[in-house]
Amino acid sequence: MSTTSPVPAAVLEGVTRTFDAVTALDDVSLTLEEGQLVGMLGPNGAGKSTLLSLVSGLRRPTRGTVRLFGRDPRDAASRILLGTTPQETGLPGTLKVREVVDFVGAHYPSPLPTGELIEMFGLTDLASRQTGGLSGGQKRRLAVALAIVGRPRIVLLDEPTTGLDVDARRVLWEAVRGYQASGACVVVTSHYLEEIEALAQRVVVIDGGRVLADDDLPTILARVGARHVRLTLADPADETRLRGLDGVVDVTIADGRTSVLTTDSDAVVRAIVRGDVDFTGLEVRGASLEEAFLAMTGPTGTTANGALR
Ligand SMILES: Nc1ncnc2c1ncn2[C@@H]1O[C@H](COP(=O)(O)OP(=O)(O)OP(=O)(O)O)[C@@H](O)[C@H]1O
Repeated sequence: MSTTSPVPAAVLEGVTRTFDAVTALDDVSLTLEEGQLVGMLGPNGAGKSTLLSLVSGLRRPTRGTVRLFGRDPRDAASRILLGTTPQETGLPGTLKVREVVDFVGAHYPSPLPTGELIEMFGLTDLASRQTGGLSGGQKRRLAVALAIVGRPRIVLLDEPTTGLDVDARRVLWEAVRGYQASGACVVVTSHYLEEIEALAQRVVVIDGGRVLADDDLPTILARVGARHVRLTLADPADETRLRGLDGVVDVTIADGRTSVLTTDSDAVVRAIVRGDVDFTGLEVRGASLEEAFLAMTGPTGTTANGALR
């Protein structure tokens, strides 16, 4: 693995981007270094694509600054170090896979060898196929291969595995990891925790145009380990005692069932039992990613020792 470059691959400082009344990004500051595999996680409309479009120079920020290798992302000198694949892919349908890779590679001073690249992405058997005859998943793999053909030092992949089956997704993850191991910065956006878990070393969680969390993968996974503890309370007044527990983010009641969203379900269950709360029908289940986001911003640590008040 190469050492980190003294100039970061990309730097965003106080970046806001609005579209009329919509604030797609809201005062975001972020530094992306070479050698990092960064997962950008967030629900629909979080601002992920907008962030990538600013880094790649497709859009300008409304406020703040974006630098790509220390320069304006619109400068040709910085863009030559960048590889991207858009969410929707347009490939010339009559060209063969090998021809497209050769063609795009020819625009760069030192492209990856075509045979090596199509092998990395599991496309060797399709090298002589016209791209118009590829399946959606095969096109997607080719698009990601094209993003790295020029040996970019930063690669932005917006939802690269959308539409891929499990095997194709693994091939793509493997290829992306292999490329990043050469020392590049790779940024992958996804809605899926599983994808981020498989790929990323650093995770940036974004929602509502803001960075909610930016940390290494184990730390983020611990934070998004939110769960629901569901139960029917014999005395509904016990709900207020549940709210005061350490790690509890939210308590909701529907159809007589109380649902406690918590970052520490074990502690909640222990406290309920120790506190002699009368209940029936206890269930513990994983929270959705959106609930996990809430867990990241919700109040935690308000009560010591997980004791019931
Ligand atoms: N060209 C545009 N015109 C108007 N609004 C836009 C435009 N591009 C993005 N937005 C809005 O900005 C917000 C952020 O969108 P963005 O596409 O960056 O989110 P995202 O996290 O990439 O979502 P997805 O996961 O669905 O791709 C959304 O509210 C979106 O509707």
